[in-house]
Amino acid sequence: MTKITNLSQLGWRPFFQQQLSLTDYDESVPARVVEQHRNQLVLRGESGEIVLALHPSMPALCVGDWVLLDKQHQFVRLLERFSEFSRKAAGSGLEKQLIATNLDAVFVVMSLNQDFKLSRLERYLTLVNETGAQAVIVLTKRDLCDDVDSLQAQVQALDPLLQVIAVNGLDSESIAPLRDWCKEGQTVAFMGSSGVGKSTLINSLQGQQLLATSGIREDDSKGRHTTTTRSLHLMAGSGLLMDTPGMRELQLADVQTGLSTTFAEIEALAKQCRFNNCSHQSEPGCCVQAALANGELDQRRLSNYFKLAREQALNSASLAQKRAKDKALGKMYRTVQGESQRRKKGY
Ligand SMILES: Nc1nc2c(ncn2[C@@H]2O[C@H](COP(=O)(O)OP(=O)(O)OP(=O)(O)O)[C@@H](O)[C@H]2O)c(=O)[nH]1
Ligand SMILES: [Zn+2]
Repeated sequence: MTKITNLSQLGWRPFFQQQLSLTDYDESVPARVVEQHRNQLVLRGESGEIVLALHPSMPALCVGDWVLLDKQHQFVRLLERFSEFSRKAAGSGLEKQLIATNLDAVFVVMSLNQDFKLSRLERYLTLVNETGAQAVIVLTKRDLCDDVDSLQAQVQALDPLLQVIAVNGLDSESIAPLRDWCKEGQTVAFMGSSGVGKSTLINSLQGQQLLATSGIREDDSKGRHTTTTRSLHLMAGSGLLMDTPGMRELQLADVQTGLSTTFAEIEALAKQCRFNNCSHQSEPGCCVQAALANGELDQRRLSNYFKLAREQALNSASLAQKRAKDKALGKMYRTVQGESQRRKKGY
C-alpha cells in the first residue's frame, strides 16, 4: 500500500474527528481496518501498518471501520460508522454479517449483455440504499451492445435521480466519469454478478493490474469467480477501494429503509390507499392498483417490489426469532451463573 502522509487519505473526516474527546486526543490514535483475517485485523494509521489480534471483548469489527488505539496499539474503542454494509450470511445461517463499513459510494455493476436485468438491479439497489452509501449504476460492455440508449433509459426510469453511467470497462477514457466518486479519501466498493467486469473497471481506474480478471464465456455470460479477499486498497492518486468477495448469494434482511428508498414511488402510492392495511391486490380504493391500470406503474416493478418485500419480511422475522432465542439463552446462562455464584458464596 502507498505511504500515508495524512489520515484524510484513509478517509478520516470531521464525522470521526467529532467523536473524539480531549482525552482521546492525548491518549489514543485513530486507525482504519484495511484487512480482515480470522484472528486478526490489519489497520492503517499515520504511523503505518498495525496488526491487531481479535479478542472476544471487542465489538464486531469490519473492513472500513475506524478504531481508536492506545499508545501501545491496544484497542480502545470503535468509532461510529456513517454507513454499514451487511447481509444475511450466505447459506442456511441467519446471522447478519458485516461486509464493509464507512463506504461513500457503491458502484452497482451490470453488463449490457445477457446479464442485464432490472429486477436484479433493484435487489442490489435495495441493499445499497439500506447502507447509507450512494449507489452509482455502472452499465458495462457498452461496446458489445447495439441498444445502449434504450437499456440505459430503462435503468434511469427506475429513478430519475439515479446516477447511471454506461461504459466500456476496457477503455480508460470511457470510465473517466467514475473518477468523480474516487477522489482522495473517498471509499468505494463494486458489486455485481460474476463476469460483469468489476475487476476490469478497477484495473482501468488504477491504470494498472490490481485484480485478476477472469476470461468468461461471452455466450452465456457465466463467469468464474476470481475475487476472494476482503480488504481496503489505496488506489493510485485517488480514493480507497473496498474489495469484497462476490456477493452472488444475496438475501435481504432488515432492509426496510433500502426498500422504501428503492421503491419510493410505490410506497408513496401505498400511503394514499383507502385502507391503511391495503395489500394492494384487489381492495377498493387501492392507489397502487390504479397506477398499474393507468400505466403509471409497471407490473414487473410491482411484482419485484412484492417479491423483495416478502423476502425481507421473512428473513427479518427469522433474524428476530434468532435474536430473541439468543437473548433468552443469554438470560438463562446469566441466571444459572448467578445461582451457582450465590450458592458458592453460601447465600
Ligand atoms: N468488451 C468488453 N469486455 C469487458 C468489459 N468489461 C469487462 N470485460 C471482459 O469481461 C470479462 C470478465 O470481466 P471481469 O472484470 O473479470 O469480471 P468481474 O465482474 O470482476 O468477475 P468476478 O471477479 O468473477 O466477480 C473479462 O474477459 C473482461 O475483459 C467491457 O466493458 N467490454
Ligand atoms: Zn393499495
